[in-house]
Amino acid sequence: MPGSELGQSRSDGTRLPSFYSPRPETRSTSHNDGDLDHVDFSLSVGNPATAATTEGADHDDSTPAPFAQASTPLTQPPPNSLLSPAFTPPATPGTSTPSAAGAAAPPEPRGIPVDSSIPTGGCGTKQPRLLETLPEVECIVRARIPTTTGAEMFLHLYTNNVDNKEHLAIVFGGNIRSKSLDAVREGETEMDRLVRGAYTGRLFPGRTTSGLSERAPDGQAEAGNSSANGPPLVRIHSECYTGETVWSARCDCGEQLDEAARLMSLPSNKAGGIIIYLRQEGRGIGLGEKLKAYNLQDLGSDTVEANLLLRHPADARSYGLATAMLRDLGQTEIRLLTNNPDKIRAVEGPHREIVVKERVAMVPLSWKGRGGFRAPEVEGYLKTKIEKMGHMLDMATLPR
Ligand SMILES: Nc1nc2c(ncn2[C@@H]2O[C@H](COP(=O)(O)OP(=O)(O)OP(=O)(O)O)[C@@H](O)[C@H]2O)c(=O)[nH]1
Repeated sequence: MPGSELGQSRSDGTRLPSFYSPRPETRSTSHNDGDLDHVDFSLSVGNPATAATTEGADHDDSTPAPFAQASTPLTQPPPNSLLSPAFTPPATPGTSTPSAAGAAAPPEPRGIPVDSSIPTGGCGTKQPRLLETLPEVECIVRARIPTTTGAEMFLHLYTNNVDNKEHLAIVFGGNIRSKSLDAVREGETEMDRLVRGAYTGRLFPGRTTSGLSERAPDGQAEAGNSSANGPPLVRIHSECYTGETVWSARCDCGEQLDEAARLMSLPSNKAGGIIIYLRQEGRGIGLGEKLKAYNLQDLGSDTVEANLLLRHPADARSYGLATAMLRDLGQTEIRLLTNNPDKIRAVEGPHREIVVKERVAMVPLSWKGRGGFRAPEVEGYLKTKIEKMGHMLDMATLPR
């Protein structure tokens, strides 16, 4: 973005002392921090009324995935005693990281056009109860996270005015910026901006200003906005300690997180990607209550019945924070990775502040013969989602 600089640069070529902190002058909302993508992929065309059916194979599955594969080696295998010998996940959910490498012929997500403004638009007819106004959110810090397979993402940590949890946005691609992070704060120095991540391009030893004028020593160019690439791929993910950290085969949450990151890291995904990671563990009932629900499930209840027996709603989540975070990240149109019709309507917000242009189905990897894992628990979990929660997945495609 020519001419837009967050900080002051020195035209005389002299280096400033490392803690010299001139006042930032203006605010920028675009940059490029190392574009991972090389191949264009744009919105599919089609009629949501005919296209938005249950999907068993929305992705092109002809080529093996470079991420979350059955063959993915675990660097630190969990102790055997923690894992069921019958249902050990071949790739432990949450331990993989997105791959930019080996993506020569990756399976690309095939989106299904949706339109929540019409009954046949592919997101059901249920109207979620939404607050009239969106919550206020602020990104307080952002940091670059290089991942073990080479893909890079920027982790954005948010605060808000409705709860005291630290919700996160995991941003792939260099063209998505947080307005609240970039906004100049009263009295802050350039070093303050660098430390809280409000800089363009990359940090490097000796960097003193946050603006576009600086270049990394390797000569990497700073690039501008590329909204021309279309809506980014977005996943709204709810925290799941069991599925993401302790290898649970009761749900596919860890696999979904890995798969979302993999899709967003594909070189063809020029529009970038955002995983909104909401701290609403156990569909909003918290970890302790979810563990009680698991015991009830072992006693014979399904996942919905277990929640109801504990006097919780089947799904206690809300998505206003996700809508507000996406707005803060400059988005008005997205492609949403989900099977959950309620999520589509809910994330659009009370006044359709965000419009979901496409839904990209999340088909379990094992259903597509691409690794993943199988267990009676996760199959029961998915069956209940389909039968009781209207999830748009076709159980008939589950391999026997
Ligand atoms: N209460 C309860 N929560 C569960 C159970 N299994 C997983 N979860 C929680 O469900 C949430 C996962 O939901 P998401 O991955 O957002 O999926 P979804 O909204 O159902 O639909 P998709 O977007 O299609 O994946 C996480 O918060 C998990 O902790 C369960 O048996 N009971």
